[in-house]
Amino acid sequence: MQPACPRQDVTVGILALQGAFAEHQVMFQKVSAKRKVVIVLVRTPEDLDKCDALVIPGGESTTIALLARLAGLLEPLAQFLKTKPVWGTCAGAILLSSAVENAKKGGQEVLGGVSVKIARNGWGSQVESFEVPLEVEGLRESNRAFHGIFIRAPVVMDLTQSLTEPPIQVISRISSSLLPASIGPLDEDDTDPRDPRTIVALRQGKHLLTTFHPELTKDNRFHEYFIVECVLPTLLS
Ligand SMILES: NC(=O)CC[C@H](N)C(=O)O
Repeated sequence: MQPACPRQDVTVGILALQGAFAEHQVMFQKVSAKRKVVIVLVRTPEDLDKCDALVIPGGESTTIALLARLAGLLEPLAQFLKTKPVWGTCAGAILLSSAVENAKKGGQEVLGGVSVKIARNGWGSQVESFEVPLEVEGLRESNRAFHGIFIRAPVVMDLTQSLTEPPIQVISRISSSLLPASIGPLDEDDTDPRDPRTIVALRQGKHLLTTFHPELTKDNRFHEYFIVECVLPTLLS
């Protein structure tokens, strides 16, 4: 009998219905990990079947959800995230959450992979988009700030995890003193560092959620983090 051949690569899908999927693809091409990263642009359930992990990009969460429904992907996506790692960025973070505030009329479909309640456009409209340096726990060279780009970004309103779920691990908070004048401070005395609205990156088990856009920078440390910290450990477990 032939000995089992160890797998040499890891297949990461990027949901490619709308939004910044091409930018994620470019970033993954520059990641160096122990395994080769193969990218699949996911538009059908058959594409999703090939993947070990998935990224849901930024864009417009209602449009992505609608196109996913039309493509017959909503149910396969909900099944996928029960066993495989998913990273949601911005609109993708909304889709990955379990509840949404400020949803569009008619409601908002979510996949419920991460136990947070999130508010769409929680920092304001397009003109209130902003960029700030972020400290992120666990990134390579973590003492070098990561450039956080927030475009009509969602805001974490509440952590809703139950005792039976993997714990939520906050890996980055925005310092409210850095928020643009049009937005900050978060509260009158601006003192509660545990205010959930300061959370901009978190993990729950194998899943990763960022409310900003790492794929719009030239810094691929978040893409590397997803592969090394979320995808490879899940594949090897
Ligand atoms: N940059 C983004 O992904 C914006 C997200 C958008 N506000 C939404 O609700 O989907």
